[in-house]
This record gives sequence, structure tokens and C-alpha cells, in this order.
Amino acid sequence: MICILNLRDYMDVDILKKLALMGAMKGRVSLSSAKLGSTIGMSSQTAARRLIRLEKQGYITRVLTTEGQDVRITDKGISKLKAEYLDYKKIFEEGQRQRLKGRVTTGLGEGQYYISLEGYRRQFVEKLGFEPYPGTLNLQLKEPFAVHDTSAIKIEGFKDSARTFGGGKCYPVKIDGIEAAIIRPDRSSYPLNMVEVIAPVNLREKLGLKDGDEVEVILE
Ligand SMILES: Cc1cc2nc3c(=O)[nH]c(=O)nc-3n(C[C@H](O)[C@H](O)[C@H](O)COP(=O)(O)O)c2cc1C
Ligand SMILES: Nc1ccn([C@@H]2O[C@H](COP(=O)(O)OP(=O)(O)O)[C@@H](O)[C@H]2O)c(=O)n1
Ligand SMILES: [Mg+2]
Repeated sequence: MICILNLRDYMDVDILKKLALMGAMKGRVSLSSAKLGSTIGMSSQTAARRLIRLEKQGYITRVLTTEGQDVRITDKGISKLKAEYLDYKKIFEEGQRQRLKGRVTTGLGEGQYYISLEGYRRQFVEKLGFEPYPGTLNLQLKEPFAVHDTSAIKIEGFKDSARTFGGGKCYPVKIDGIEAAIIRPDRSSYPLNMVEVIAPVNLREKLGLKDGDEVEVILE
């Protein structure tokens, strides 16, 4: 089962790559029904099925036209493709750590509440090895956040008497030498180009940051 799922995943990436090479990351690309198979390099029927699958997973958007369909890769699709690219970068450029640049942004003021919850706090201490400052430093990236889930540390959701709290994924990072982690809550309403960072210290105070300042995040 695992093999089949991985193979499908691989095929998704392969088609995303072909679409990106046609320009579908920057704008809509028209795929004629008649030439669909030869364009993507498989039977037309298979290609059509794969495109529907990509759309269902949120990797592309499709608009049907009289000649065929116009396709564009979404931020989620770009992120999927970029994670693959970064794996190759790791393979061919050994020792290079992934770096992200983001601008400090004020958020909704909710990070403080969530990070302080004992159900999360306990897991951060155990899984990341530090007690987080109550809050998240929000960073606006130039591109969607793209890292393979294999490097993620899973934070479990939990329940109290009133409601359920969702889980999330953490990615250990360093900012100006300070150990920290990107936290991506499963229930976040932020787009992929907004990341939240937790750290044992208040990063604004420690690094003298204000809204609009650029910060470099190095993935561990
Ligand atoms: C660890 C963690 C868990 C979260 N769990 C939930 C949740 O269960 N439901 C929800 O609506 N939002 C959840 N959020 C997301 C917040 O609603 C919100 O989108 C985000 O943290 C806002 O942060 P900000 O104040 O920095 O803008 C969670 C956030 C964090 C950091
Ligand atoms: N490790 C951290 C966490 C939060 N913060 C900041 O602490 C404040 C509270 O975090 P928050 O997530 O509740 O607030 P917003 O991100 O919504 O503005 C914000 O100003 C964050 O930018 C920080 O400087 N360093
Ligand atoms: Mg925040």
C-alpha cells in the first residue's frame, strides 16, 4: 500500500514538473484535449485522470474551455514541487542548509494564547527541547513555505472540556544563532507564504526587530 501511495505521489510531482516547464507556475497554460496525452507524455485518458487528481488535492486549478482546459499550479502545488527541488539540492549540494527570508509581521494576537496552552507547551518542551516564549513571530515569506514533511516534528492535537485543539508540524530552525522552530498549525488560516516561529526568547526584543524587518531563517 505504502509503495502504491508513494508511486502516485511521484507521478503527481512528475506532472507538476511538466506543467511548470510549460509555464503553469506563472500563468494559465492551455492544454488541448486532442494533444493532452502527447503534451504530458502519456495516454490522453491517463493524463486527464491525473489532472483531475491534482486538482482534487489542491495542486492545480483547472478551467474547462471549448478546446480543452486551462491549467495553473497553485501555491500548494508550487510548494510540493519546491520540496522535491530542495531534496535534489540537498543531494547535489551537500552541506547546504535551506535558508528562508521573511519580513516580520504583526498577526492576529492569537499565537500567544495557543502557545501558552499546557497541551502544546508540554510537547514543545519534550520534542523541541525548549520552553517557548508565549507567542509566534510571524514572518511573511517571498515564496510559499516548502519543506518535505519527513523533516517535520509532529505536535498532537488534544481536547479539553470545552473544545478540541488541532495538531501541527514543527521544523527546527536557527535565527541569528538562536534555536527556534517554525510551527505550522494544521488549522491555521494563513497562506503558505506566512510562517510562525517559536523560540525560547522574545525574538523581537532579543534581535531588536520591528514590522517590515527582514530575517533569515536557517533550517536545521
Ligand atoms: C500550536 C498552535 C495550535 C493551533 N491550533 C488551532 C486550532 O486548534 N484551531 C484554530 O482555529 N487555530 C489554531 N491555531 C492557529 C491560530 O488560530 C492562528 O491562526 C495563529 O496561531 C495566529 O497567530 P498570530 O496571532 O501570530 O497571527 C493554532 C496555532 C498554534 C500556534
Ligand atoms: N519567540 C517569539 C514569539 C513571539 N514574538 C512576538 O510576541 C508577540 C506575541 O505573539 P503573537 O503570536 O501572540 O502575536 P502576533 O504574531 O499575532 O502579532 C508578537 O509581537 C510576536 O511577534 C517574538 O518576538 N518572539
Ligand atoms: Mg504570531
